[in-house]
Amino acid sequence: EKSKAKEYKNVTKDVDPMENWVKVSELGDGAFGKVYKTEHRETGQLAALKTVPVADETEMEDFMVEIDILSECKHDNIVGLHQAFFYDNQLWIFIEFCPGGAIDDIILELEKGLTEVQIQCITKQLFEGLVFLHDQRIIHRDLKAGNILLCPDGSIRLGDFGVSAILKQREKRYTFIGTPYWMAPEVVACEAIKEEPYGVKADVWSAGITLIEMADMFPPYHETNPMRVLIRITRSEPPILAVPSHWSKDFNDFLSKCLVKAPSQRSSSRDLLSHSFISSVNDYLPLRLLYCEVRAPVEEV
Ligand SMILES: COc1ccc(Nc2ncnc(-c3cccnc3Nc3cc(NC(=O)c4cccc(C(F)(F)F)c4)ccc3C)n2)cc1
Repeated sequence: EKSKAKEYKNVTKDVDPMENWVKVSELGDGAFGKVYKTEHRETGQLAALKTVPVADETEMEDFMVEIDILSECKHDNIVGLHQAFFYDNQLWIFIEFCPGGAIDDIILELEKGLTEVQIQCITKQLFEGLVFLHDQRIIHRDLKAGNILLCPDGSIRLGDFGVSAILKQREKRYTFIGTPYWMAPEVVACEAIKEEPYGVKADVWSAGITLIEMADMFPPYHETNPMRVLIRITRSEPPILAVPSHWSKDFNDFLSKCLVKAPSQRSSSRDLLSHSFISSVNDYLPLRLLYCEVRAPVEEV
């Protein structure tokens, strides 16, 4: 007979997670639940904690996808899963804490875009992480500066902090694809080529948009309402930097290879790893300085 309690290999069951952890502060609040900064009672280790109410087995299956991805993706540039618990009908996910916070918050706090060397250092690590995910046929699907965290040593971690799940739900509504009968040919085309790993290439486009976001503070069409953005993305020529002449030929060239509308013509994440814009990066000092710049105000007492 069907085994009642399915065994989830990466999840600890029936142990109170807060036995060994104490909540320090709140990091975010989304529809799925809150995210806390927590500290381990003995080791002092810091972790970000997300608790997700799980109604039933099917929901558990959905959330297990995230746990399985995080358990399999041990990489310097992907957020590290510390531990996952199932307790009191909730999933508790502890992620290694990155003190620098997200790149979009850093840009807002500094009230300026990043410099080209800072963007080069982030892009190199972002594409290292992407190649790792893509080699495992994992598509991120929500690449943006808000999903990249900065660490004190100048390293970055790619994550999916869908904390603003409310926003995600709203975005989902705007991006809701109509019923098939009324679908436009190109949308059907997108839906049709399921077998070709086209999804993987979608991350390369989003990465290009993320580079523009880091340089110009906002993605292209940011002043347009979400409904109309979909039409503009499909109808317009690939976007470019607000002032291309402010940036190197290499940066503009790298972007032109990410922002190709036809997925089949677009470079893969692995191709772009050897592009001169990032192959010349060999240390993350510019990002260690960025970390100090953004954390300095707090230290100044
Ligand atoms: C506001 O200031 C700060 C300061 C520091 C931090 N640092 C930090 N460090 C680590 N995680 C977080 C975090 C913030 C908000 C929401 N979730 C966070 N981490 C987290 C991520 C996940 N999942 C993923 O990142 C994830 C899910 C699916 C796929 C993937 C990927 F494809 F990238 F591997 C990644 C699950 C649970 C948690 C607690 N935040 C954040 C904000």
